[in-house]
Amino acid sequence: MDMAGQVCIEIRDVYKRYQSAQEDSLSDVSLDILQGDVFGLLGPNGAGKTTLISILCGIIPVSSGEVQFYQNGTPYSNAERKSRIGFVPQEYAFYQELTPRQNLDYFGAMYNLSKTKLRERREHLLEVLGLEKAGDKKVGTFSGGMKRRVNLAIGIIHEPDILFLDEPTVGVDVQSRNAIIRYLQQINRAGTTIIYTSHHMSEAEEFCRNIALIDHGKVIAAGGLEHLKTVHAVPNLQTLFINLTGEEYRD
Ligand SMILES: Nc1ncnc2c1ncn2[C@@H]1O[C@H](COP(=O)(O)OP(=O)(O)OP(=O)(O)O)[C@@H](O)[C@H]1O
Repeated sequence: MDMAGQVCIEIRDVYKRYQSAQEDSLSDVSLDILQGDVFGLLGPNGAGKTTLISILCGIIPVSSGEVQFYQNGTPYSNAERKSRIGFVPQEYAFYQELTPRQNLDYFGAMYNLSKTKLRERREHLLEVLGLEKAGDKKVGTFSGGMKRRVNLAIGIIHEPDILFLDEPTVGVDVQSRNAIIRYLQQINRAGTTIIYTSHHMSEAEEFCRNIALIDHGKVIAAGGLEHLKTVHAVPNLQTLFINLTGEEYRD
């Protein structure tokens, strides 16, 4: 059954202020993310993208507001939320001293996958991400692109329904970038909802159907990418981004 169009994440009036901070990192954020979507969370450095993803993944709490997850219109239980979500963080989330196979076995075991299922997923991911030849070498010796692909494999070892990726293609060459995006498109076609952040506007333009532009912790534009380009009369996402967030540095 086609579930496109059903809301799978409802974000309502979310505020976040870190303990030590003087200002809100997120302010009055409300968004609906659709099941089956590829949703881009975009914005300059320090806009609040990682903060929002961390809240959605249950890593940090909101200061106020609500987040609710749904599968085919039914709210997720807390246990489902943990087991049905995948997260590929910006930082490498693996053991450099272990091989990809050892890393995948370790992280797969945390999701209570059966031995057979884990082996099947592990070998599948090593193959589709071009890592099978390096499967028994220490990850610490890998190139940036290979490490990014290992990071991705770990985040999806349990076949999540909803996948969050924080800059999954940062610092990789064109080959690895293409491989990662192609694979994400493939699992999206198979039903995985994808929420991702990137500073790579042409990649995001090619990949995302809906986006939210965040700046200074606030949503400044949200909706269908094509619709936003038409409404703001811009030829591409990069121009939309610059028009709405300005030219000045954010450091
Ligand atoms: N642990 C923390 N304690 C205090 N302030 C924080 C913390 N983490 C982030 N911030 C602040 O919250 C704001 C949003 O940061 P966040 O990392 O979410 O932005 P981002 O959009 O992901 O940026 P980037 O594109 O650089 O990754 C920034 O002003 C940042 O300094």
